[in-house]
Amino acid sequence: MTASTAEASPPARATDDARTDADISVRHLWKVFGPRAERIPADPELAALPRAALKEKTGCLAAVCDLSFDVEPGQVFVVMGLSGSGKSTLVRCLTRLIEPTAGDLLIQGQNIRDADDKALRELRRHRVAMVFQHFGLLPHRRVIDNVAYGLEIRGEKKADRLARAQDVIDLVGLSGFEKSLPSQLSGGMQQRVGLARALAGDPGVLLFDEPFSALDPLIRRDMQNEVIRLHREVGKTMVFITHDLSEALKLGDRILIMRDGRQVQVGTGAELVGKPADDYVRDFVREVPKANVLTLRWIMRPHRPDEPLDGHELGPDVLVKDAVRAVLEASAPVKVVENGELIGVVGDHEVLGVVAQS
Ligand SMILES: Nc1ncnc2c1ncn2[C@@H]1O[C@H](COP(=O)(O)OP(=O)(O)OP(=O)(O)O)[C@@H](O)[C@H]1O
Repeated sequence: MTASTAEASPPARATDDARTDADISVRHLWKVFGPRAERIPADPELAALPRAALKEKTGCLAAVCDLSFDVEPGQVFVVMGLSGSGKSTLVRCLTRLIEPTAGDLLIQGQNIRDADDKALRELRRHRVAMVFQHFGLLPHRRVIDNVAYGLEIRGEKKADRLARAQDVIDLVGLSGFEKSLPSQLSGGMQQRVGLARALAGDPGVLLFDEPFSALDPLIRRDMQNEVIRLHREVGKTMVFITHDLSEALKLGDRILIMRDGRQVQVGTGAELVGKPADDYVRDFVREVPKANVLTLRWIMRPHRPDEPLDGHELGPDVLVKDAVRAVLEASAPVKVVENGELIGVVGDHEVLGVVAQS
């Protein structure tokens, strides 16, 4: 859940098949709005056109263009981009609330593009839950009934669903508000109800569509911490949509950056900051305090034979900000050790190089 997790997830290659062992596996996914949309992904010349040129030539709008990525079980995968980049369309395509135009899509190994109505209902009721920006609560139902609503639709017995609803209400910190109506709660608390409702059905995957953008900054920070805590406690796979880079870096194990429907880069926070794919990403991450995101793995260098090796030892995934003091106070370079093996060293020069950019 931290941006420091420099785990090496294999990037999706154009020739890859969708993976059955990922929780979500997407290959060459397209959503085109407009007349005869299917011809766009099928025609390499049209498919390669930038969004504006395609619109002018065909009258079609390519909201999602040729996306390929995998979300591993238990991972928090953030989709980030400016308004209009296609984030909401993408997340709705995952459960076919919006029908994709082309591409492969597997959720927990199941081919979603081929799923019939019954399979889609099962998917949406049992396996994938969504948390929306505008909460989507039923105004005349009490908190506990809102939370239990999905279980009611599934046909679960009243006593069972109320017991389960109470458990998740406690989990999200809303104990005591079971009988309140949504209008009696603050925005942050209403979104906790949204979270509880999504968790009630014990889905494997949670999709969040800009859930905190209507909240003021302090409540928003609380809710981000709440998601981090819940993720630690329940360990669900999460796809989180945001247009806020600091939110993406805080929550995302991996982050997909979208622009005009296309994928610009997929990687850990450290990869985006340490190795931006192009000027667009470089611009995005320019203001990020690098020491908070980069780990020692990113700044270590080989040990020189003339250097003493009696300094401190730290792991490669320690954030630079957490190592500054140890490095600057030591007379010898800090050793970066992984699985008992020296993989590099970090001295004042490396650390100060990052801190100076922060
Ligand atoms: N039903 C539709 N018909 C035509 N165009 C659409 C439709 N839905 C979305 N679009 C267009 O697709 C593009 C992507 O929209 P989308 O809402 O997915 O972006 P977004 O990144 O989620 O933006 P925001 O952060 O503002 O919600 C936009 O240009 C939008 O106008």
